[in-house]
This record gives sequence, structure tokens and C-alpha cells, in this order.
Amino acid sequence: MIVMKDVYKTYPNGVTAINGISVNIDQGEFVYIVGPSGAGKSTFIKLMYREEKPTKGTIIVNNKNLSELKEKEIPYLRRDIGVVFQDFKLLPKLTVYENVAFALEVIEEPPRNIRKRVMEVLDIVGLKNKARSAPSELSGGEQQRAAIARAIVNRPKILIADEPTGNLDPETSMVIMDTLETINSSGTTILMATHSKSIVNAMKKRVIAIENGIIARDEQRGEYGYEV
Ligand SMILES: Nc1ncnc2c1ncn2[C@@H]1O[C@H](COP(=O)(O)OP(=O)(O)OP(=O)(O)O)[C@@H](O)[C@H]1O
Repeated sequence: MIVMKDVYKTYPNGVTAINGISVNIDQGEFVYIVGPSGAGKSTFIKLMYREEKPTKGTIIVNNKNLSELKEKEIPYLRRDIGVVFQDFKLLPKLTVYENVAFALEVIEEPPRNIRKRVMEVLDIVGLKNKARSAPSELSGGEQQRAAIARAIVNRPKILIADEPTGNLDPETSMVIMDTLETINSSGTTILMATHSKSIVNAMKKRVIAIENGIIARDEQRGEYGYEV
């Protein structure tokens, strides 16, 4: 599903964020990416959806070798990968429904399928009753659930979440985790970078710890492992 082999990433300013990583992630896994600030977690994640290119090494996602991917093929890779961020990134002038539908409109899904599928995913994330609301009318947790709905609406095989609970209180974070668990249980691979010790320790999933650009730890049913 995701294979990295001897991957390095040095940014143009000379900072080496990833310093030799090899890893395999299988379909259906739920993986936490942990590590100190600046350790390389976001870079690791960005390499997977080709937001960044490796300086050296091989990355294969859904049988696509990202080094050989042409610019015009990137949108096709992104159809297999949903991405969620700490700051939600919803379009403020659109309703919740429109934000989610937009993701299908851009890939030219037939209009008759769009309504059904959007309502389906809003149901999965528990936001059916907020379909007509603007993002500004939602709580932080609801906004994140809308962003998750948008990320999964075209049934990606992988959902990547970079600190999705970073702006949320602990209770709201647990609702987000329940939502992600539901999505994972239907077979979607989930990669989540987080600084939340309580979430990682509660969930008992695979934990990959990145320190100074390398994998310092990779454990099944792992723990957060740092003091906070
Ligand atoms: N676009 C960029 N250009 C130059 N250097 C960068 C860029 N993005 C990240 N870096 C540097 O690469 C290193 C790793 O950054 P990265 O964002 O991957 O870490 P992180 O583990 O996600 O950190 P945090 O937990 O604080 O979000 C840091 O030293 C950072 O300053």
C-alpha cells in the first residue's frame, strides 16, 4: 500500500528533514506518527501525497512510484488519498454541504451521484443536520468533522491527518477519534501525526516515532513514549 525505501528529504535551505527512512504500511492499518517538534513528521506525511518530493529514495503509494509520477498524474494519486489538517481548511463562503460536494464536482462526478454520496458521508461524521450551515456557524469539532467528510467523500484508500485534533479540546478530540476509527473499520488506511499522548495511549495502534528525520521506534499497539 505505502512503501518507502531509503528516503531522504533535504529542503532547498539545506535542512534535512528526513534522513533515511524505510517503512511499509499495509491497507487497513491505523498508524500514529509521533515525535518531537521539528522531527520530520509533517515532511514524512507530505512525501506520501507528493506535496514534497524526496531528494533520494523510492516511495510507492497504491502501486504508483511517486518518483516516476508526472505532474499531470498527481491529481489521480490524490484521488486515492484524503488529507485533513489541524486548521480544517474549509471554504468559508460555502455551506458544509457545498464544501463536501466540491470535492466531487472537481473530479466531475455525475451530479446525480453527488447528493446521495455527500449526505452519506455527512451521516458517517454525524453532521447531516448541519448540511446547510456555514463553517463559521460550527464548533471546532464540527468543522473538523466536515473536513473529514470532504476528505473521504470520494472513497480514498488512505486518509492522512496532520494533527487533526491540534486545535480541539480533549472531549471533542475523542469524537474525532471515534469518527476516524469508524472510517478505518471500513478498510481505509489512516496515518495520523499527533502530539496527543492521551489519544495515542488510549487507542493502542501502531506507533511510528520520528526523531531527527529517522524512525526511532515502530511498534504495534505502541505508546506515545514522550513526556508532555
Ligand atoms: N518547506 C520547508 N523548507 C525548509 N525547511 C523546512 C520546510 N518544512 C519543514 N522544514 C524543516 O524541516 C524540519 C522538519 O519539519 P517538519 O514540519 O516535518 O517537522 P514536524 O515533526 O512535523 O514538526 P511539528 O511537530 O512541529 O509540526 C524542521 O527543521 C523544519 O524547520
